[in-house]
Amino acid sequence: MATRSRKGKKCTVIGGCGFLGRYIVERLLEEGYTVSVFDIAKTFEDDRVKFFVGDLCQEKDLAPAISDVQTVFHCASPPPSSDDRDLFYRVNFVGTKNIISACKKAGVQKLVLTSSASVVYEGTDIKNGTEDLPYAKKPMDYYTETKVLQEKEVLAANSPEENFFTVAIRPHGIFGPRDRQLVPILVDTARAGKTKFMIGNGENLVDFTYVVNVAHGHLLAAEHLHKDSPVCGKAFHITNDEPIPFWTFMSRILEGLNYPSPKMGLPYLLIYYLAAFLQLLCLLLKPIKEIKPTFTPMRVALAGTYHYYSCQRAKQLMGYKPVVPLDEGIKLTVKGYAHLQNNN
Ligand SMILES: NC(=O)C1=CN([C@@H]2O[C@H](COP(=O)(O)OP(=O)(O)OC[C@H]3O[C@@H](n4cnc5c(N)ncnc54)[C@H](OP(=O)(O)O)[C@@H]3O)[C@@H](O)[C@H]2O)C=CC1
Ligand SMILES: CC(C)CCC[C@@H](C)[C@H]1CC[C@H]2C3=C(CC[C@]12C)[C@@]1(C)CCC(=O)[C@@H](C)[C@@H]1CC3
Repeated sequence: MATRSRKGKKCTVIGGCGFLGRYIVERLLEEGYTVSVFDIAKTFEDDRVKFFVGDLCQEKDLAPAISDVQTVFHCASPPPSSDDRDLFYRVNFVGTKNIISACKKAGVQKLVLTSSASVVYEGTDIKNGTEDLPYAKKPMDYYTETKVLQEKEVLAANSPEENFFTVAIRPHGIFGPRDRQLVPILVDTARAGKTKFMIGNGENLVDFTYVVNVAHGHLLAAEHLHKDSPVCGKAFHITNDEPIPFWTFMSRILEGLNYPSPKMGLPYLLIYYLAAFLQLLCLLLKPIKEIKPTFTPMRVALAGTYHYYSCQRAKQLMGYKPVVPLDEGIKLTVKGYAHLQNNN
């Protein structure tokens, strides 16, 4: 009993130096867990945390970091803005299979994967989508394609007979202080004068999820992951449960940082096909010059379509509810990015 209870509060966060991962670490520490972090780079100091620096593409690197722990959280991924297909495949698919194998060898009982709500998204409207929607047959980008592969592997690995339980958390549009994708890219886009217009009519509702709520959902999943639990082997949307028009959210952030927000809309399909043409042009020019377009077809689709998800399953089976309301999350985020404020 002592061994199990001692191991019971020990966990490792793979990708724990990243945006979401560090919030999961902080939440675990608040809840009294003994926390280790495995990441390809150490980006912060905390005497309470044991750090292991390594590459999850090398299974041998993982073993020391997950020895004698009960729960592993896997939230590592290359950034979606990367266009390195091989990297996505190696980290998100092969790397995840390494983690499953290493966990089973080490006797880890619980694996909580950070998946993505985009695994069911194909660029068309999704309104209050449930987890029963089929996986995207034509994922819009390679990041999403490898997130689908990753989630399938983790959920299929759920094995009560081996005392190994898995679950996938599907967040959408995570935002908050220390984010490295959403706000920094939005500010760069504004500074380049590319936010004068919105894409579409500005009415499309989207889920943006404050990062502390996503971390909370991960811990709830871990706590409900045990033999005979209905949580095992399932995916769960974790959102703020407050879908908001995409451009209303963007405008709240922009205006909060003293940037002008878009007032006029451009036809969605026109911008989408223009983005698709630009993507093809950049592909053709790549041998000569690498150009990374701001408005990729995926980003245009995200900006111009409805895509929000039901988290009813998480509410019913895990007792989930957001701990930080959307409005408060936006205020905290704007405050956390004062250094990116427009001073012109
Ligand atoms: N941000 C969002 O809106 C959403 C994110 N997600 C998912 O949430 C998870 C976390 O995302 P987020 O926090 O934004 O991402 P971050 O890039 O901030 O964090 C990912 C972490 O994983 C690390 N990592 C990458 N490759 C490896 C590797 N081979 N071995 C070990 N560590 C590695 C990264 O290191 P380094 O930075 O050095 O590469 C980074 O520290 C991801 O799985 C993502 O797919 C899902 C839905 C929405
Ligand atoms: C068009 C805008 C002016 C561009 C600035 C904002 C974008 C950088 C973000 C808006 C929606 C965000 C988003 C993601 C990344 C950053 C944005 C495109 C994800 C693709 C991150 C990874 C995921 O798993 C998806 C669910 C996210 C969807 C929303």
